[in-house]
Amino acid sequence: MNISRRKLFGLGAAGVAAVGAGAVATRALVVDLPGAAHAASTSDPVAFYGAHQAGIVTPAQDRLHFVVFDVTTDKRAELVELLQDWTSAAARMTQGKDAGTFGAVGGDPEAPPDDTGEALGLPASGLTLTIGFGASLFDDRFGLADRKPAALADLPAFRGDDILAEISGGDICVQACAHDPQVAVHAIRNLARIGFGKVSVRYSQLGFGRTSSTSRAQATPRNLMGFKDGTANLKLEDTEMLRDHLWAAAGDGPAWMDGGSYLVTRKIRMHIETWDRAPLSEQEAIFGRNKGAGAPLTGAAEFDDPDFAKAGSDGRPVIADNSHVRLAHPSVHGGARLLRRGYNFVDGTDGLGRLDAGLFFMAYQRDPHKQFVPIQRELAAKDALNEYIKHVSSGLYACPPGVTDAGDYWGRALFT
Ligand SMILES: C=CC1=C(C)c2cc3[nH]c(cc4nc(cc5[nH]c(cc1n2)c(C)c5CCC(=O)O)C(CCC(=O)O)=C4C)c(C)c3C=C
Ligand SMILES: [Fe+2]
Repeated sequence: MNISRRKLFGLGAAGVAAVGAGAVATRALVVDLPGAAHAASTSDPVAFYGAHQAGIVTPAQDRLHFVVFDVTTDKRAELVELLQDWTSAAARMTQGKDAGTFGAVGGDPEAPPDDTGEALGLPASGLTLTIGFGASLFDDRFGLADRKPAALADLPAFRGDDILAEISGGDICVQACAHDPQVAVHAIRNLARIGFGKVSVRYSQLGFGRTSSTSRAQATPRNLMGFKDGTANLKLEDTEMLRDHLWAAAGDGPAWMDGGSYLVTRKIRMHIETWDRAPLSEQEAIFGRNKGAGAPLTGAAEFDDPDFAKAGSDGRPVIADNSHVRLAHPSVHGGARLLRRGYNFVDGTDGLGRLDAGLFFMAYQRDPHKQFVPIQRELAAKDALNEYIKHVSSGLYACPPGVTDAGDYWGRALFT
């Protein structure tokens, strides 16, 4: 059924009835609204086709459903067919259409629908779907061993890690971001449905309240510790820095990754109740920024540069040596930067009366071993924030370049 959910929405009850009664005639009236690279409103679609995958520099949407699949078929042809099927469903859903061509209500009543239906009537909501391949996909099952990028080498164990294998790693990840949680969940659910018999869900994570801006047009949001998060992030307007720090380039690794990027995920549990009993001055010293404006402790406004050399009247640095922003700053890591794109999470309570909450940290980069690893090593060793957090899951995925047109599919260059 070639009808966008947004059009269906706009038709109202009478229009919906007409679609049901005479779908073929009505379909002819529907004009596709191609997605813009960056949607103008929170209901609009974001373009699916392009040189890079959407969902990386796309201004961060408010909601996340992140899923990791393990491939259960051992047949390469079935995996390729799945990637093709997923790509066409993703191209449709990101434009506000049903996952399949018949849709939730347009198919054979005796067959399961090719869309699950919970997004009927909802607009595209800025949905982006971004795929990544984990190191385990490059074992001996699919003949991909010689195509594995060196950048997918395992992340080292970091001091203080408490990583759970069952919510880490995995063969294929898909990041669904949207302004409506139902749209993000619908997209992942339909990919899982399409993958039945070929993949199984290893784990998935819901997120809300983006914790980063990825565009200067966006206000900086706050994380669950109450601090502005994403101030000093890489932003889509920083074209030259994106070239240097975000996109894999020719010669970096296998050619199939040119124009792609590497995603590191870390589920970071916060000891929220302990944090809430820490004095404001201690909270601010931990980050090296004030809680109100998000300004560095040496400045007045959010985007002022921190002055790490400045000492207070006691002769000690105003921004402490063990503060988060000092330890993560590019000046400490040979200029290394990340495009952070994380989300808050609350997975209920933990049975001990504590919120099971924190940050689902996600960061894209050109080479995780030159960017995430040295930064995290420094943070794990010295960050004052460590008293209040614990890393419980970890993932590293190679996100290929974008799908260029309807004849292309996710990861085509990897398999051809
Ligand atoms: C290894 C990378 C990082 C992890 C893990 C990480 C965890 C983490 N961060 C916050 C909150 C803030 N982080 C801020 C800045 C910041 N963080 C990282 C990297 C990691 N953070 C970088 C590279 C930076 C930018 C440093 C700079 O250039 O100044 C900030 C300050 C505001 C901002 O610039 O975003 C906050 C706040 C939490 C709560 C957390 C784990 C739970
Ligand atoms: Fe941080």
